[in-house]
Amino acid sequence: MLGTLASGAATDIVVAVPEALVRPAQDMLDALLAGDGAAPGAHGVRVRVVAGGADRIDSVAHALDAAGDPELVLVHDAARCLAPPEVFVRVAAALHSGASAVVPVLPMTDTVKRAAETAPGAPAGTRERLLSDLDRAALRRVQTPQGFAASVLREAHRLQRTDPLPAATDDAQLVERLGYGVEAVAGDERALKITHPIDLRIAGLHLADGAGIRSEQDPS
Ligand SMILES: C[C@](O)(CO)[C@H](O)COP(=O)(O)O
Repeated sequence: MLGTLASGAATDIVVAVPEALVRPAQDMLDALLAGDGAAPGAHGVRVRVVAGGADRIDSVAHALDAAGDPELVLVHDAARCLAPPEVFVRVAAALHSGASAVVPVLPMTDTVKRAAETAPGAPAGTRERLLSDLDRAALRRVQTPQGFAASVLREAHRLQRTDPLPAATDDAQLVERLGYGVEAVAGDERALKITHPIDLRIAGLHLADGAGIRSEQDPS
């Protein structure tokens, strides 16, 4: 949230949370936005909290329903809470230049293989057989915020409602199947998805450096 506000890229923010947290989250965010102690970039920004859905895609759909009639939409993971302002700025700039869908990406640093079946003779679930090597130079790690022309994202979610892509893990996949090109801009290691306990420790190091608030261009 702080990175979003500091970027100046959003004027209207909709946050999807579990239903029981709608009121407390709204109160907390109102306090973040109010008065002299307001977060940097908070001035003039409206933040509304809505109940999320059963899964990520459903929660985005709920937030989109509550978003009024914007021209452009950025979809961000709360788990990528330290995404720095410049990532929001890069995604928004690509949208303003005419892209319909934009995602921030990072290169792969590991070798990646496709796992297809249990290795011969091994009990199920113990050792997998790896079937093919993937060219890591052609692969990207995808982050958020992901940006879309609102009409495109709405069309993608309408189709998802009637003909779900069950394995979809982000909004870009929903848009790709409509035939829209998805463009990439540079992501940032600080926009890590906090998934494992070790990620919290890494996030702590980034936080100590001011991540999520300060950009690299303005380390003051
Ligand atoms: C959208 C995303 O962050 C891109 O990497 C990711 O797919 C979200 O995955 P999650 O399992 O919903 O956290």
